[in-house]
Amino acid sequence: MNAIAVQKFGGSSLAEPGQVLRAAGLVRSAHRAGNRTVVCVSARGDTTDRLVAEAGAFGAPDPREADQLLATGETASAATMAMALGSLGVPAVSMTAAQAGIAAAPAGGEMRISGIDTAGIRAALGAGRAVVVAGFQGVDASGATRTLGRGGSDTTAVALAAALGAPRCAIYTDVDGVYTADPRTVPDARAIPRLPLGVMSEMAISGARVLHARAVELAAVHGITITVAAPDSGRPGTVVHGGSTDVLEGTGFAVAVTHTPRVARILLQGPGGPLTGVLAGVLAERRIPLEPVGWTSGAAGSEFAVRAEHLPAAEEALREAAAHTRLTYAVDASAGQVSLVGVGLLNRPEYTGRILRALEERGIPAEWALTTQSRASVLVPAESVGRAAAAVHEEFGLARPDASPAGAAT
Ligand SMILES: Nc1ncnc2c1ncn2[C@@H]1O[C@H](COP(=O)(O)OP(=O)(O)O)[C@@H](O)[C@H]1O
Ligand SMILES: N[C@@H](CC(=O)OP(=O)(O)O)C(=O)O
Repeated sequence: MNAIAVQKFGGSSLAEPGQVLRAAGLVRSAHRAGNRTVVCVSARGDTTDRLVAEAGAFGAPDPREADQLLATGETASAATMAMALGSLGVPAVSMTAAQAGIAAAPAGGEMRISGIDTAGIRAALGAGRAVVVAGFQGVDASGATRTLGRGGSDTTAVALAAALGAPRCAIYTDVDGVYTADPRTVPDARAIPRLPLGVMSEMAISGARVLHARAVELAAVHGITITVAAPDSGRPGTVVHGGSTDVLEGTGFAVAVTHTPRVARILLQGPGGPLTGVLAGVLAERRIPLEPVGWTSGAAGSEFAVRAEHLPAAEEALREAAAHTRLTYAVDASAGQVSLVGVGLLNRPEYTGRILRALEERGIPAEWALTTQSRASVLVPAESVGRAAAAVHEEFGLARPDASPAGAAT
C-alpha cells in the first residue's frame, strides 16, 4: 500500500491564484511520487477576517450561525485547490468536514475534533484521487458545521494524519520554518532546523501562531512529526519531532522568544479564598485559558490575566461569579506578554535576572515575571512588546546559528 502524504496550506500561502497553483504543484509532486495524497486547506488570504467582520455586523452573532459563515472560507478554498489540481492533471476531489467524516464536539467553550470517519477519504484515495479537505471545520451532533478556533486548520491536518495513520504532516505557511522569534517582530530571528514537540507546544501556547497549539498537542499524542516550510522557498524548514530533550534537562537552554501582543490583567477585590475558587470554576467551565501570571493574593486583592481575545468571555464569567459573591473587579488591558521558551530554565536561575536587566536597560518596565522549567514570561506595556521581544532575543544570542542546541535534541 502506498504511503499517505498529508500536506496543509495556510491562508497566507493561498491568497493569489498563482500561489494556489504553486501549492498544487507541490501536491502534484507528492502524488506523482506515488503517495496517496491528502491536502488540508485554510481560507484564502484574509477571507476569515472578512467573514468575522461580516458576522459582527449584526451585533453579537449566534455562535452556530457565525461558524456556518466562517467555515465557508475553507469550503471555497478546498474547491479552488481541487480545480487547480485538476488543471495540473491530478484527479482531485474536495470535501467539507461533513463529506470527510470530521465530527466536532464542544470542549468547554470551544469546539474540538471528536472523531474522523475516514471511509470517504480512503475510498477517494483508493480511486487514485488526491483528497482536498476543508480545514478548520467539524460537524456537531446536530449536523451544523462548527469551527475549531483561529488557526484551527493546522489541527485538522494533524488529526487527519493521525486518523489515516500517516507518520508525518507537512504544514506550508508564509515563513520557511519555525523561527527563534516572530520574524515580523524580530527581523534577525533565524529558522530552527529541528525542534522537540514539547518546546513547540510551549511556544504555540505562548503566542507563536505559526502552529495551532492544539495541533502540536495532537502530534505529541499520536507521535506525528510536523514539518513547517514555505511552499516556494526551496528550503527544508523546521522538523518538529517527538524526540526527548532529557539529555539537556540538566543544562538549561533558551530556544525562542514568543509574544502575545495584548493581555488583560484582572484585579479582584472582595473576600479571599472561596472567592477565587468560585471564579476559577466559572472560568474553567468556559475553557478560558489563563496566562501564567498565576493568582496572587494579598491586601490589595488577587490578580490573574487572560489573552485579550478571551476578555469578553472572562468578563461574563466575572459577572456570573460576582452574582454569587461580594466580588468586585477592575480590568487593565494595556499589557502584552513576552516569553523566553526553552528547556531546564530553572536550572539557570540567572535567566530571569538577565531578562529583567535587558528590559531595564532599554527603559521597558516589566510588570510581572514568572519562570518555569520551560518558559520565563514577563508582562510589559503593550506598546513595548515588540522591543521587549527583540531585547530578550538579543540578550540570549538567539540570532546566532550556534545559540542553542535545540537542533541537536533528538
Ligand atoms: N516563532 C515563529 N516562527 C515563525 N513564524 C512565527 C513565529 N511566531 C509568530 N509567527 C508568525 O506566524 C505567521 C504564520 O502563521 P499564520 O499567519 O497563521 O499562517 P497560515 O495562514 O499559513 O496558517 C508568520 O507569518 C509569522 O509572522
Ligand atoms: N482560516 C482560519 C483557520 C486557519 O487555520 O487559518 P490559517 O491556517 O491561515 O492560519 C483562520 O484564519 O483562523
